[in-house]
Amino acid sequence: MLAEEDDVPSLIETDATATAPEVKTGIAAGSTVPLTIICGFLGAGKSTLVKRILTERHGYRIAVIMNEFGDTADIEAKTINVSSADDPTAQSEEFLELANGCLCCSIKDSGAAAIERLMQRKGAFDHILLETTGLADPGPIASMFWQNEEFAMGLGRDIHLDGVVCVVDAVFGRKQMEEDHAADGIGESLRQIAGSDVILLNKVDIPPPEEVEVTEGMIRGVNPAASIFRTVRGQIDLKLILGIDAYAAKPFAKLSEPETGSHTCDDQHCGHNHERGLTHYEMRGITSLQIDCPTLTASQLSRLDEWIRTILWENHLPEDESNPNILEILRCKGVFVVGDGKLYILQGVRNMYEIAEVEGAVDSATGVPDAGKLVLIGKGLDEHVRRSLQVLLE
Ligand SMILES: Nc1nc2c(ncn2[C@@H]2O[C@H](COP(=O)(O)OP(=O)(O)OP(=O)(O)O)[C@@H](O)[C@H]2O)c(=O)[nH]1
Repeated sequence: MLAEEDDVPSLIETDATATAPEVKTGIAAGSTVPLTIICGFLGAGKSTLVKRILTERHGYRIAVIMNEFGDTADIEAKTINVSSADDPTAQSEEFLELANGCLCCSIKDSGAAAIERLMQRKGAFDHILLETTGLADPGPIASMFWQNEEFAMGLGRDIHLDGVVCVVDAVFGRKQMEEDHAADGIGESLRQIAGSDVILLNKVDIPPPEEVEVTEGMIRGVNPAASIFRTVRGQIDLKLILGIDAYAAKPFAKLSEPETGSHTCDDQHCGHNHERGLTHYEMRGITSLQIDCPTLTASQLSRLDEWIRTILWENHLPEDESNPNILEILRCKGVFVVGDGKLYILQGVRNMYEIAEVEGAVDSATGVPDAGKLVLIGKGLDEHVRRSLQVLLE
């Protein structure tokens, strides 16, 4: 949660008239290098995924930043010495250059310094992967690389945030989610799922398919906006996790439709609204809410923008000032249709967000919906929140 003394972050002006970036399917050449954050529970399979990426002959030059080489130490590699007498901080990093052209960097302190050093080798790689520790909350890490002034003036000239990938253990993931707890209500494993754009449900070779189904249903409940793929030992087409441009103003492939019909779930943990499908979910302090939005007028979009700003920056509903800090939004995502078919995309990570127009995107072939949808993931997201937005848009 934002500390009360935190300044309201300054947003970068979005040029709503800018041409929408092309929808990319895989790593593509661009002026800035994409950065992907890999998070996931302890032992879920992050290193296995990274090791696969570092050893496979995929043709991409990928730089991987990790806290320690760990399992990848046995990879055939030559060490690059980057230490410099002028810069003692360089001593804390080690680089390995791998046979397939990938570059591996071990860091012991802040990721930003290592990335700056990597950028001195700009042009030497196509993508940066940042592997976090098993207990890391990806939200603050992602917000270091997105929509803040410091980033835009510095590293943002060279890199852009491509997406957050979370590896979830198909064997223990369900238990980890059910037992997750933290002083402020939302534990790390749920924060990881909430803050991700792609979720790999890994080790699906071990549990029976029904269990995998239940775990996947829980993940979808917590984060209805993420793509979920089942994997064994991190085997996945890299195009599905790298070069996804999750933070660009482009139409999403889809926001998951509410589940309808019967499914097995444990009522103790289930917050599904079975009557109307899975549009509200609650588990161990984390809530997610999907709200359908009608086609909006320009003034409704502006009111919606203000409403979002209030809940993200002031942590309460606009009409509920007497109840500060009742909401905590970890992630929000939305697609809004305005007037005669203009499409706007909302992306938010913690208290930073942008609403940007996608030009020429309202095209049924790209799967753009007739009406809009807002997905909020965080704390305190109950039916009052849905009602507040509905009243605003009436
Ligand atoms: N059966 C099976 N085992 C797997 C799979 N993926 C990873 N493992 C094994 O699970 C163990 C943990 O995998 P890691 O890749 O080290 O997990 P991690 O998330 O990096 O772990 P930490 O760094 O401790 O957080 C290792 O013994 C892997 O070989 C899988 O899909 N199926």
